[in-house]
Amino acid sequence: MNLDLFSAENDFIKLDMPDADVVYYPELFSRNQSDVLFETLLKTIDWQQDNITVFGKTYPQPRLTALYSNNDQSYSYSNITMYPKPFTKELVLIKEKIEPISQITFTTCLLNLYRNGQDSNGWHSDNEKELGKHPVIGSVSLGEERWLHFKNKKDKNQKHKIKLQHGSLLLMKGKTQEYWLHQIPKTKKVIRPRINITFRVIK
Ligand SMILES: O=C(O)CCC(=O)C(=O)O
Ligand SMILES: [Fe+2]
Repeated sequence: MNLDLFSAENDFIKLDMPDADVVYYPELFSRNQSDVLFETLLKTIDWQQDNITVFGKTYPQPRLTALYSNNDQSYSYSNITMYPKPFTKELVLIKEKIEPISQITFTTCLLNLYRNGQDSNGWHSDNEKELGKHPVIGSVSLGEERWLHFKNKKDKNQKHKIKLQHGSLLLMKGKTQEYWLHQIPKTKKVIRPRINITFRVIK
């Protein structure tokens, strides 16, 4: 598969958020490329469901996850430590497609599988110490569209939301993680699964 065909990386939207740098590329991958990537990742990724501990309470994470990398650095959040597997062929293709746009070389990706509308990702920022001070996070979405919400850490009335489309890239850079939280809320609608791949640098 040649991911350079039909690319639309010149079409992007910069979100109007103070103390943040968030850029959305709605059609980074064509419909057909996105369909193939979704089906392949669904089958080939080693999806797992971890228990998380938040405020002393332990429960199964409301989605499946996986960690892949070109090194052996682990990633820890919410009392979970994940150890990576080597990148698959499709993950390398996606990484090579988003790196020139992101202007960074990623080492690692965390994958999320939201099986239905009850799966979610609670308010957080990607500010783990492994990621460094102003991390660049390249977030690719495949499958069902889901809303991503942002909330300012100091002024909780400052909010933004964006619907993440099949085949899109959302780049979060600069002070975004320092000043903003993000979440993927549940929805009562009956919906199909969604895969999200967040590329990161962990050295
Ligand atoms: O599913 C998404 O779009 C967001 C995932 C996310 O925030 C994360 O994995 O840190
Ligand atoms: Fe996140």
